[in-house]
Amino acid sequence: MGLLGLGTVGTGTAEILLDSAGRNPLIKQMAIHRVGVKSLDKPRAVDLPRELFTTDLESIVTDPEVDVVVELIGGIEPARSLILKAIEAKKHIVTANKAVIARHGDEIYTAANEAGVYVLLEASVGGGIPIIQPLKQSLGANKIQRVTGIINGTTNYILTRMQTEGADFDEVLADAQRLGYAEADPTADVDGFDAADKISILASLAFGGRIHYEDIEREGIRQVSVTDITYAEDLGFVVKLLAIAQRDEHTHGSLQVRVGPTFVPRDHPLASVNGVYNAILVEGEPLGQVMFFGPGAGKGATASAVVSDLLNLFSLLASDQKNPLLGCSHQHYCTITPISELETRFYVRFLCGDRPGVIGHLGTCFGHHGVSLESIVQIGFQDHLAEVVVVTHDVQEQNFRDALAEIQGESARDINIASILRVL
Ligand SMILES: NC(=O)C1=CN([C@@H]2O[C@H](COP(=O)(O)OP(=O)(O)OC[C@H]3O[C@@H](n4cnc5c(N)ncnc54)[C@H](OP(=O)(O)O)[C@@H]3O)[C@@H](O)[C@H]2O)C=CC1
Ligand SMILES: N[C@@H](CC=O)C(=O)O
Ligand code: NA
Repeated sequence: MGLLGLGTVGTGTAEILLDSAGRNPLIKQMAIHRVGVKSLDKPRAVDLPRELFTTDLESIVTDPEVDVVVELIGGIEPARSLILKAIEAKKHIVTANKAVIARHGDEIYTAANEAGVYVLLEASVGGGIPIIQPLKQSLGANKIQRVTGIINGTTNYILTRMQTEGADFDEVLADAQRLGYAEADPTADVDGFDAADKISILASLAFGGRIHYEDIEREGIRQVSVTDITYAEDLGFVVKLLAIAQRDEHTHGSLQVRVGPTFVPRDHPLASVNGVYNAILVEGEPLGQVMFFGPGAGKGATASAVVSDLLNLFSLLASDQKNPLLGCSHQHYCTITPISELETRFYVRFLCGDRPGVIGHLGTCFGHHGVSLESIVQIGFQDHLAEVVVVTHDVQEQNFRDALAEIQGESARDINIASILRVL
């Protein structure tokens, strides 16, 4: 096999392959033939012969001795081009790269199907948690209704610490970077891109069609404040960055796919998933609910998922067989419901001038747009402004936004919206 990348996950993968005793016997047969890296001078934590190393990754993906290419360099380029070149040379692919699959899955899987090779990606979502193989195989009898995940460990760590310590976002982000959970550029995690990549992969598997990445409604956690987390607790919720893909109940065949900070009821199974852990709740018929929980990242955990794909491939190669369940047969793109038509509950916090009739004005405007309220409470004061918190029933996003526009209309210049979050 050819290994592209010997960083965190590449090192974990090599460590498992070099220490096969006590693991599945097939692992003994997996030899690392070449290793592609950026720098030949870097000290390496695994003991691999120096002559295996090269910076010429193209020579690995076209090497006739290599039958499986394990792509662990990450990012879009050169990962995309190397994967396509490897497929063209009839190599099977194992990858942990959710970004390249979410954004270029169409051309990669089309090429793989034409070449008759597999592209396996268990490590790309939920790290070590088995979720790709269950969706492809074990849950195949079910009509999946909804997949709800906490699938970004960095943001879950940040939100958990904001909740338990009352610490501010910037302070916890700096700590997460120091501890190595968050990258130097935390954008992909904090702004929800990583979770959007992952939910697009899960939605595609759960609902049997490709997903246009740009259609996913995405919001990160930068604007989540300790004030909102505290109010969430008072109201019986915790705040989580949820990635959700579900069948739209009102349209046949259309999907809702979104990522955003969400109020989760305290008794919901995902509410107690804390720290860097990930969990994915799958709901289907006839199974009901099943939840997958575990380490969503890290050297050993992610490598465990990479090696599980290698086991699938090597068992097929050893017996010269094919397994249609491992491939991708999607030919069409799913239709995604426009955000304006989504129906969810909302939490909204207003800062208003403390004058008679303010709460009445809020209630009247919501009523004009058919937005039914579960609760409306004046909680306290902030800088002489009254703080009013509203939780709605399920409402159509467009009606909710129209009501907010009316609330902030000409006659109410002293009403500001401090925050808006969805409620599960
Ligand atoms: N880390 C984690 O916990 C998880 C990671 N993943 C995914 O796994 C993949 C790998 O991540 P991770 O191991 O953390 O990444 P690292 O940054 O630790 O390692 C990347 C490796 O790829 C090599 N590399 C990067 N770019 C090039 C290039 N242009 N040419 C040659 N070599 C290159 C680097 O070489 P060199 O060593 O010389 O710098 C390094 O060995 C990513 O897709 C990531 O999203 C998925 C789940 C969890
Ligand atoms: N950055 C990701 C880890 C890899 O998928 C996370 O924080 O979950
Ligand atoms: Na996984």
